[in-house]
Amino acid sequence: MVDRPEQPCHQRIVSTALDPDAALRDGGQHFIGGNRAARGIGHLHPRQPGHRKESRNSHAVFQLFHAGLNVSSKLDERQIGAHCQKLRATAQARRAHDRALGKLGNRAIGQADESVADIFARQVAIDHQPLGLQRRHVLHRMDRNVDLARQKRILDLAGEKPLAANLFQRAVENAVAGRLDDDNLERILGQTMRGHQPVAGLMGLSKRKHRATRADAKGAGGGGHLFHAPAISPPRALDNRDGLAMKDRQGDTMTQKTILRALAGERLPVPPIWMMRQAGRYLPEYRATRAQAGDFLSLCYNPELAAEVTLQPIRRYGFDAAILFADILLLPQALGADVWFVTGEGPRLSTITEAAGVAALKPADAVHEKLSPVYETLRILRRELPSETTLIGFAGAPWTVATYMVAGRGTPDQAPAHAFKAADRVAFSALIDKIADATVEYLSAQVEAGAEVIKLFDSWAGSLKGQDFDDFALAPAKKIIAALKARHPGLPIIAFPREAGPRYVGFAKATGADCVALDQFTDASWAAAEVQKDGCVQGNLDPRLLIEGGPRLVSETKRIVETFSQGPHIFNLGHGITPEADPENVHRMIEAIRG
Ligand SMILES: O=C(O)CCc1c2[nH]c(c1CC(=O)O)Cc1[nH]c(c(CC(=O)O)c1CCC(=O)O)Cc1[nH]c(c(CC(=O)O)c1CCC(=O)O)Cc1[nH]c(c(CCC(=O)O)c1CC(=O)O)C2
Repeated sequence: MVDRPEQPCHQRIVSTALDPDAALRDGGQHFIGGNRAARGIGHLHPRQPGHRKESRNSHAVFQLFHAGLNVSSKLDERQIGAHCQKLRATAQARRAHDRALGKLGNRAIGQADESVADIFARQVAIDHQPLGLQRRHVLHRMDRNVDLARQKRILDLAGEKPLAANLFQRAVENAVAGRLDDDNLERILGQTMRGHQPVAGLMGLSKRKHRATRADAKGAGGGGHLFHAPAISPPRALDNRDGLAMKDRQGDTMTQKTILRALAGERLPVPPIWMMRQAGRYLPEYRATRAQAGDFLSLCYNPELAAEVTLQPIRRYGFDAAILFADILLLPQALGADVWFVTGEGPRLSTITEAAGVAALKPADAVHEKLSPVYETLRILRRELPSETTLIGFAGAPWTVATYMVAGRGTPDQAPAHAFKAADRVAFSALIDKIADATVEYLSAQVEAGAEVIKLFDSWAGSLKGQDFDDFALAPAKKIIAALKARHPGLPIIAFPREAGPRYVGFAKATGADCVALDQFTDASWAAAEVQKDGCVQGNLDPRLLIEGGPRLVSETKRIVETFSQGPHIFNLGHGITPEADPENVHRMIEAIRG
């Protein structure tokens, strides 16, 4: 049997929530040189045995599906029947999901060993308790422990067959997480289950209940049922979302993804919502996961945990888009720079101040070696995200990335980069070109891994004036966008030339971007007239209002929605949400938008 680790888990979570920065205190500086990070990743992501044998396994799925019905039905009667009545309707929907998955899993193991079924019984019993934020995290961890034990036991018992069960279970999880209705679910699973019993009845979920599952997940503030199965790619036939996205891009299917509709120029009655830095330090669940990872860069390079933190704000708030959890400073590291973070101070990098430093950087297409865990994060997210949630990939724009590579840190006025530019414009241009080429490689691979939209962050564009703005903000953005759209026709791209002021006008047209993100210093009425006339705009709410809260948060939110209501608009902040923001204020902001 498996030990129940509630107590230690609970203690760990509570202490992390109370002391958000504990994780970074021990050690202070976290130097992640190339090899060290790579070793960590290797350790965290063992390959699954037999992962190439999916087709053989699909036959085993059929056999497993028929087996062990007795165990699962007994469990349902014994563990679920007495409790179900007391639960909220939304919680019931979630349990239906769990129950169905439990059945499938039990079928995989029931005949082989009933003691493993007891693990399921405990899992079901655990699930039938009131939900709450802290408890949900604890349960999530317990689920994972139980699942790990279950998976190991299953592997011991039946070799490769359980892998098939796992694949099938993941397919069902995906479908439920995607809140497809029963018809869709049946269609997807029918591809694997042809000739076998209908799945919709087994799942027992109506459209309404799928929606309720979401409400429950939101209320629970976390938890979810992710990563129960190891990170194995599902058979392509089971993943309908790729097909959907392809159709979206080609424009021949009406998409349910509101972000994609807004980016295509549609004016929506309620703007879709997401927030820059929506996965981050203001959320207790983020701080807990970062503590688990050890430090920030280890979190970025751990696909399972990076996907987990990306999903946290989706569960908590039901945003319309998820943005990949990563950082703009991963690219310099992939190009050969040393990058580390100093607690309380921010990023540090080795510096480049002359032509020789530029020449020493790795070739653009060498970046994949270091960045492949980021692509894996996207693949996980594409499987796990609800079907209506758009997945956004991102990178820093060349000028912004260069400011860090030259100065070796964040700077208030980007003076070192300006000095390099003034001293040797040719060498500085070569640096910008190198970053631009590498960015195309990086973002293109992100799209191939599942990103549906790309955002280019030029956070320090505002410090470029005149010809410098043309050469180092506008031209590189245009080059990157053209290259990406050539490789991925129809790919929507959001450009963020932060604090560009009057240079926001015409920026989308000149670069080929589908949307420009507006900082909080841009006047909304002016932008509605001068910028939104060219297409979708995003952003503008001052992130400080999410610290302040109160009536001004509500009135400013409504004012922005109203001001941009005559054209395509995605609601967002003017810059990233800050660590001091109150998570409750995010709910208030969303309520002010959605009503
Ligand atoms: O200029 C500086 O001093 C360095 C700023 C800094 C960067 N990464 C960083 C830090 C330290 C910190 O935020 O405290 C380090 C960094 N990056 C990130 C986090 C998480 C958080 O903010 O709490 C953090 C803090 C790390 C931690 O201690 O846990 C994650 C990040 N960076 C970024 C993004 C993309 C986004 O904004 O949505 C995202 C992912 C957000 C998500 O998945 O929800 C992008 C990023 N990173 C960075 C920049 C440059 C501009 C800026 O934010 O000041 C930008 C672009 C921008 O936001 O405008 C550089």
